[in-house]
Amino acid sequence: MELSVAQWLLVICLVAFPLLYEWSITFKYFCKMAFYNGWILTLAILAIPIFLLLFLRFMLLHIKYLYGIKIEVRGWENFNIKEPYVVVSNHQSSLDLLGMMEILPGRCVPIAKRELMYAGTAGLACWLAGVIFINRKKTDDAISVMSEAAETMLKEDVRVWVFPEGTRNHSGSLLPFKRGAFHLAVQAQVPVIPVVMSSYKDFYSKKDRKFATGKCTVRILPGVPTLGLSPDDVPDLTDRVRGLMLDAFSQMSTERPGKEPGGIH
Ligand SMILES: CCCCCCCCCCCCCCC(=O)SCCNC(=O)CCNC(=O)[C@H](O)C(C)(C)COP(=O)(O)OP(=O)(O)OC[C@H]1O[C@@H](n2cnc3c(N)ncnc32)[C@H](O)[C@@H]1OP(=O)(O)O
Ligand SMILES: CCCCCCCC/C=C\CCCCCCCC(=O)OC[C@@H](O)COP(=O)(O)O
Repeated sequence: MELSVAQWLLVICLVAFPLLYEWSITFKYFCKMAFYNGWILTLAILAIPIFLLLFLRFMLLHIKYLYGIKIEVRGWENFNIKEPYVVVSNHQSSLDLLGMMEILPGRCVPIAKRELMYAGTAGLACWLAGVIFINRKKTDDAISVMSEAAETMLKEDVRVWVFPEGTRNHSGSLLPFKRGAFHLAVQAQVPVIPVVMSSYKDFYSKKDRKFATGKCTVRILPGVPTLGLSPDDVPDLTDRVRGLMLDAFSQMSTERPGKEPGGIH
C-alpha cells in the first residue's frame, strides 16, 4: 500500500507530536497554554447564552483536573459575611482563573482590564456575565467606573473582586498595590477580604516555559473593616492589607508544596 504525501505528513505529525511533547519542556508549555486559552474560548461559547458568573465558575472548575493542579483552600469561614465586600488577590498569571473560580463567592463581580472585553468569545461571556471593565490608560474613567461600582455594591448587594497589583506579576512576590480597590471599599464602607494564592513556581513559570503538575494553596484571610475610614486613610489601609498578604504569601512559599501526580503531563 502506497501512502500519499498528505498521509506521510499525518504519520510524521502523529509520531513527532508525542515525542516532542515528552522531550521538550518548552513545546509542552506552549501546547498546554494554547489548550488552556483555546479551551476557555470554546467553553465561553457555551457560556454566552447563560451569562451568569456562577455558571462560568462551574464550567471552569474541571480545568484543574485536566492540568493536574491540586488546589487547597484555607479560610473559607472568612467569606461568611452577609454584607457586600471587596476581595483583593495577588495576580501571577492567567492561571489565577483556576484559584479564583475555586472560591468565587456568590454575587461577586471581578474588575478586569478593558482589553479582556475583546478576547473573542471569552470577552463576550465576561461582558454578558457583568464583569466590570476599566480602562487603565484613562485614570479618571477607571476611577469613575469604580465609584459607580461602590454605589452598585450597596444598591444591589454585590461583592467585587479586584487584583490590586493591576497587572500580572511573575516575580515571586507582590508588586506595590494600586489604591483603587481600597478607595472602593472605603467609599462603600465595606470590608476588604484579602485572598492569597501561593507561588506557582514549583509547577509553572512563563520565563522558563515550564508547566508541570502541582499544588496551589489559596488562603482567604480575615476581613479588614473600613467602617469609619475616610479617603485619607486609604494609603494606610492599602499598606496594611498588602503587609498581611505579603506575610501570608511568604509563609506559604516556605511550605514548598510537593508535586501531585495526574492530569495532563
Ligand atoms: C468560560 C469563559 C470564562 C471567561 C473568564 C471568566 C471571568 C474571569 C474574569 C477575570 C478577570 C481578571 C482580570 C484581571 C485584570 O484585568 S487585572 C487589571 C485590571 N485591574 C486593575 O487595574 C485594578 C487595580 N488598579 C487600580 O486600582 C488603579 O488604582 C486604577 C483605579 C485602575 C487607576 O490606575 P492608574 O491609572 O494607574 O492610577 P493610580 O493607581 O496611580 O491612581 C491615581 C490616583 O487616583 C487615586 N484613586 C484610585 N482609585 C480611586 C477611586 N476609586 N477613587 C478615588 N481615587 C482613586 C489613587 O489613590 C491615586 O491617587 P494618590 O496617588 O493615592 O494620591
Ligand atoms: C478572536 C479573538 C481571539 C482572542 C484570543 C484571546 C486569547 C485569550 C483567551 C482566553 C483568555 C482566557 C481568559 C483569561 C482571563 C485571565 C485574565 C488575565 O490574566 O488578564 C490579565 C490582566 O489581568 C492583566 O494583564 P497584563 O498582565 O497587564 O497584561
